[in-house]
Amino acid sequence: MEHLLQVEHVVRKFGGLTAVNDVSLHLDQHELVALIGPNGAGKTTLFNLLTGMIPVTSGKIDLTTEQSRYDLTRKSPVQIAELGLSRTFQNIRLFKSLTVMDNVLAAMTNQYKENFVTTIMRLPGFYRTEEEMRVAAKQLLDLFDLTNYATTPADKLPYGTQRRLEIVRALATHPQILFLDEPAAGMNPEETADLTNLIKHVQEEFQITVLLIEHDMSLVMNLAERIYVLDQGQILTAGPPEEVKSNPKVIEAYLGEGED
Ligand SMILES: Nc1ncnc2c1ncn2[C@@H]1O[C@H](COP(=O)(O)OP(=O)(O)OP(=O)(O)O)[C@@H](O)[C@H]1O
Repeated sequence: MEHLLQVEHVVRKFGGLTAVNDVSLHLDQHELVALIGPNGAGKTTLFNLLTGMIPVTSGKIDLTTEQSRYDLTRKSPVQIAELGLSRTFQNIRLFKSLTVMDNVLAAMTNQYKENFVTTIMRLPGFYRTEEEMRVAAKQLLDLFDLTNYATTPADKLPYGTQRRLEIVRALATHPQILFLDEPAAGMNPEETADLTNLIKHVQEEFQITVLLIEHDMSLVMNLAERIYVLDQGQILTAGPPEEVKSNPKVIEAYLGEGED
């Protein structure tokens, strides 16, 4: 069977530095997969390649849906977002002065404009009126326990709450694949535990595929069905959490380096 996302022999060079070096991996529908590795391993670069923010030096990235197969290396970030790939960033990127609600609506509005054809054809999974957008935004805010912050400017939110809002914004575009770049960064253990449950819930509720970069091993081990370990731009190993955790190469390269 075809994989939903197939990455084959992808290379990304920055001058003399090979940040991503012959990486092959795949994602299937409704999977929750983690990408881990030491600082500088190439994880964010790989996310940037998958979402079209930077071009590959070589290699292939294919998305196969029920409708068609798409070569993502030839698509712009907007086209890739339209195909249902959405992401959050390591450094939070919210509209700081806009309220929480307006941040979510803005994410939906982008989709509204970009999917004009879908709007006209009244295809499912889409907000047809502003009222529908507001209802959907409220539901998302509720799910993420952000309702009380709806009228608060984003930059007035506690850091962990801003991270939750970033995920809401990414979800507001109805992704089929959600890339989360260090969603628990800066969170305390309680917030991290809540976020772990929330990500699992969202993945099941929305029936989406999630690929997450995370340094917090409790989150990764509790959540991921499979883990890819990246080291110096290359996949060191891949497998279920129990297998990866006890792999001596991983312990040496990553887990052995102590708390991040
Ligand atoms: N735009 C760029 N120009 C030059 N070098 C870059 C660029 N982006 C990333 N790199 C380099 O590529 C390598 C991989 O970086 P990347 O940020 O992908 O690692 P990472 O695994 O996400 O690290 P971290 O866990 O610290 O976020 C690093 O050596 C980094 O300095």
